[in-house]
Amino acid sequence: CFNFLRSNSSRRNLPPGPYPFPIIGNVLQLGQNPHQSLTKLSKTYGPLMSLKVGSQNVVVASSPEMAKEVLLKHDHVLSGRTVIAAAEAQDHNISSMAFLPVNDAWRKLRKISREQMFSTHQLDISEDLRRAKLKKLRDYVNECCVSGRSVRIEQAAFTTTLSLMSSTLFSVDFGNYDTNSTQEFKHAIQSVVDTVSAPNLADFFPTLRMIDPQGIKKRAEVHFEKLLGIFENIINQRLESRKNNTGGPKKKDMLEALLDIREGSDYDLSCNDIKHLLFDLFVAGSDTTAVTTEWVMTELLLNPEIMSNAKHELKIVVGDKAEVQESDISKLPYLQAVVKENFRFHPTGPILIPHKSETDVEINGYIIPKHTQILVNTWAMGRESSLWSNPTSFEPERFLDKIDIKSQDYKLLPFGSGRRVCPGQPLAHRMLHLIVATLIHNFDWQIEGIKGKDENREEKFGLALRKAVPLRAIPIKI
Ligand code: HEM
Repeated sequence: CFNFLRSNSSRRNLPPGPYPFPIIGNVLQLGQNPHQSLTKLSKTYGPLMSLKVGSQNVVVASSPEMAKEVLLKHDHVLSGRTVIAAAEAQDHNISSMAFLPVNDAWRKLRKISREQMFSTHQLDISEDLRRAKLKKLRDYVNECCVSGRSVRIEQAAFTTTLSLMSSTLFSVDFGNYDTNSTQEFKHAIQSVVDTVSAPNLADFFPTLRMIDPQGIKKRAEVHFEKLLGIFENIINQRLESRKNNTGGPKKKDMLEALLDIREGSDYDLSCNDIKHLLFDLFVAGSDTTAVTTEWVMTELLLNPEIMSNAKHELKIVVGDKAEVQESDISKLPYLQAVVKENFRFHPTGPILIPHKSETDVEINGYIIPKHTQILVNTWAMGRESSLWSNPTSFEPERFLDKIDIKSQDYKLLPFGSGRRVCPGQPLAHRMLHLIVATLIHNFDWQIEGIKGKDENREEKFGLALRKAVPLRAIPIKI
């Protein structure tokens, strides 16, 4: 009957959705895992559904057809971003690729990252910077074998990702497994990720923005300042060594490319832009890659036959060498299928990063008003039985024929699509496959603690979708 109350005239022909309570709207229906609650609601209200979270209009697309409407047909007006309160710390939103609206400043950053940072050419020339870092991961797991310690996979993957990213971006290794030397950086990134992920009432009740009732903005100021300060030091040191020619041969990393651009005449790129860009890349890239690695390893450990197939493929392609190279990845279709199946089943960004409508838009006869938050529920799509056979079963084989992740049918969108598609995808692709391949090619693994599939698949919603219970596994040297 609540649905009946929601007449078209009172709600300006919005897509259907649950009745919003005064002031709080549908907040109570979202629960701890909003992607799951939204999936259930979409079974009642359909693939284009509207809700109210506090005073914020929210529209959710939950089918490939609706995702295509949002990310292709109306992408030009649905690619805005709502700036959360935390993102205003240190004026980050003014320079941030992730929070800028689609404007010239955002286009410049996207173009630079596409052409100068994540192009195949740039990634190929920085491959050497990443190679040695995988050896450190092998050494660390070896030590755990010797001492009989289990490995907390997400932590090891996070450290490795930081190490790979910091080497690729500015030739500094910020990933050490046991020492304290890089803890400051790790801690700074983790604190920013946690602050940005924390649900903030002030984001849904604008009147609370000034009050900051949970103190999230205040904490964000501290953590953002710390991390931006680390990047500022790195940039200043590099500028100094470029000026005095004290840095040895020209570096092959991305900071060097960015500083070349800054000195050239093609773009207007300041050190402040570079600092905020590095910030976004680390915050968006490190946790996502680590969490995805943990899910992939979980599924491999829960499915011994799939683990055995993946190891067999590595044995054939890599042989007895310990080192898996980036050029091997294209020869590992089964491992790639495992990663894709993982993205279907455990999408790292289950509702992408929320988009915002810049004008009123009509979709399927419904009106989406200006400044509505738009979510694409990729989690719902990955588990939809009309799209996938046995959707709750982990079956990489379904991806063996179709290798392309950017499928035109919008069924699998782990990195989004359209203007806001993840710019770091080419680096993420290399890092993910390299870390998982290194872990399973060199070691056998035994899951520690809970062993059941259901418990191991429990989720915790955040900036990236984590495992509710972290995966610990005991390595055995092959
Ligand atoms: C497994 C790893 C990763 C996954 C699953 C992932 C996924 C995503 C998704 C779903 C989005 C939002 C797309 C949208 O709003 O429609 C996104 C945005 C973004 N990602 Fe990634 N990402 C990953 C790794 C990375 C890496 C390694 C980097 C950088 C080195 C990166 C940088 C970014 C940035 C800067 C944005 C915001 C772009 C914008 O708003 O214009 N990501 N990513």
